[in-house]
Amino acid sequence: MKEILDAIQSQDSTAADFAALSIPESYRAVTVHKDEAEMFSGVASRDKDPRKSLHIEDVPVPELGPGEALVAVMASSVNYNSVWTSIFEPVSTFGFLERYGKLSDLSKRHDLPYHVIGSDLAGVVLRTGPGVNAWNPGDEVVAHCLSVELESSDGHNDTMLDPEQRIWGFETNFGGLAEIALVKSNQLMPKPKHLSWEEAASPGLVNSTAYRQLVSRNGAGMKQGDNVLIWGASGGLGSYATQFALAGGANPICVVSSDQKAEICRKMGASAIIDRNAEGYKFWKDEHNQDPREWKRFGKRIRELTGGEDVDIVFEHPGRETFGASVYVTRKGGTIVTCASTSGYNHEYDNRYLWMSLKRIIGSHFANYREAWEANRLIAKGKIHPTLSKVYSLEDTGQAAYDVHRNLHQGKVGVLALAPREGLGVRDTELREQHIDAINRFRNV
Ligand SMILES: C/C=C/C(=O)SCCNC(=O)CCNC(=O)[C@H](O)C(C)(C)COP(=O)(O)OP(=O)(O)OC[C@H]1O[C@@H](n2cnc3c(N)ncnc32)[C@H](O)[C@@H]1OP(=O)(O)O
Ligand SMILES: NC(=O)C1=CN([C@@H]2O[C@H](COP(=O)(O)OP(=O)(O)OC[C@H]3O[C@@H](n4cnc5c(N)ncnc54)[C@H](OP(=O)(O)O)[C@@H]3O)[C@@H](O)[C@H]2O)C=CC1
Repeated sequence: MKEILDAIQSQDSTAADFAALSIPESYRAVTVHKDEAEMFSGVASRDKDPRKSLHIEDVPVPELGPGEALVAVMASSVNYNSVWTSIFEPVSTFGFLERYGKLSDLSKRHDLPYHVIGSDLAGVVLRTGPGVNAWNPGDEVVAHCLSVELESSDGHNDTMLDPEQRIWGFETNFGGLAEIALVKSNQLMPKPKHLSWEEAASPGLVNSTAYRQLVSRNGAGMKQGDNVLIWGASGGLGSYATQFALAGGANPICVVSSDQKAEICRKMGASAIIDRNAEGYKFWKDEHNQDPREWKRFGKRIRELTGGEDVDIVFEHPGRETFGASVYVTRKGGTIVTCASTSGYNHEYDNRYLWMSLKRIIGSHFANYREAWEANRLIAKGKIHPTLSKVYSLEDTGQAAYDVHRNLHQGKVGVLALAPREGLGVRDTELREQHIDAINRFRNV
């Protein structure tokens, strides 16, 4: 591994040097274990502790197949899907690996008693499998997390619709929270040159998801002037949704839960901000009943901030706790676009406010190949910026996932894999200087 790191850190290494490197037999990885899938039985979700279920251990390097690449991972990031994996909710990910393992001789590799997790990476290509021409050893890359087979025509217009669509490092093995990762080569994209490894690794999953959900015509198709209500506006998804709204000439109404988070949204350029904690919204009176008066109070607050207008789009992901309010406050003909249900997936809303006002609910999930590429391009051009707040070592991934699970973090939380320290890997200092304040906006707040 030292030789690999030396080659990456030397400015003189050529593709031939990388191709000549020997691949180690094993690598350090963050895993969950199949025989521990029941370890939190009877424990409340909130109290399930990722520090107990996430392991760091040596695992064998998987065999490289056609159309695939082995990547030396310099840095990765924590996504909420890794939190779900670590608490074995809503289902254990080993069911995904078993199902994938049944697809082909090659996919059998994924069905193991351990799961190497992680759905983001920035690093360097080490080896490519047969049939890969666009990428070579030594290429500096990031990887998006869409894994598809594309053998069915269902996914040929929109790759997210492939019946064998999976999220790499969640529904497949050999993910990015590790020193080496196995990806399909069409997951690879150029690493933004003005960013360090950990900065480059942090936007991928959430940036692509927010792009499809809010900007793409497959999602809400946001346009100039739209009022966009963004839940968790300084969180993983929300910090990109807020940037897309501002960059696209829309008007974000940012919902957050503290002064500190409100201040971050202001620094991004938003002015309409609701602190849900300070204003004490309680959309559920008890476990079974919502309080429409609270929806109305929330809607009035939005109208105060917009000069009397209702929202064109709600960027939804908290789910059960907020969904009734989200449907209520959307304007006539508006759109609620949802990609998750962090607080519970059995949503309740008053359907009269949907059909009588001709609103639409759209389901959105990650991003297709092209959307992920377009989202990464915006990062590479310095139009959208990473929202990295804190960086952990691979050994401390459990703590990093704990922070995200308990909502103690801001923006994105990074993880160093092979990178010996933060700040390495920047190749375009000029572009970096132009955007340095925006790049550092979330750091250490
Ligand atoms: C990028 C990052 C993203 C995120 O962070 S997202 C958040 C994290 N992700 C999650 O929380 C989602 C986790 N996944 C799940 O909870 C489950 O994964 C799903 C609920 C999504 C699906 O559950 P399942 O049991 O796998 O799916 P079924 O569709 O119920 O399939 C089971 C069997 O039911 C059959 N079936 C499906 N649709 C129908 C139908 N319409 N009529 C009759 N049968 C149906 C199937 O074929 C299959 O059958 P057979 O077991 O024999 O293969
Ligand atoms: N389908 C897909 O493709 C994707 C789905 N997801 C899912 O989206 C969800 C959010 O992910 P991500 O943004 O990365 O997570 P983060 O935890 O980084 O951010 C979510 C933010 O939402 C707010 N929030 C959390 N719970 C509630 C609640 N009950 N009511 C109101 N606001 C709440 C919090 O902000 P605050 O406290 O400031 O209000 C929090 O910071 C997860 O469930 C994740 O699995 C994520 C990416 C892709």
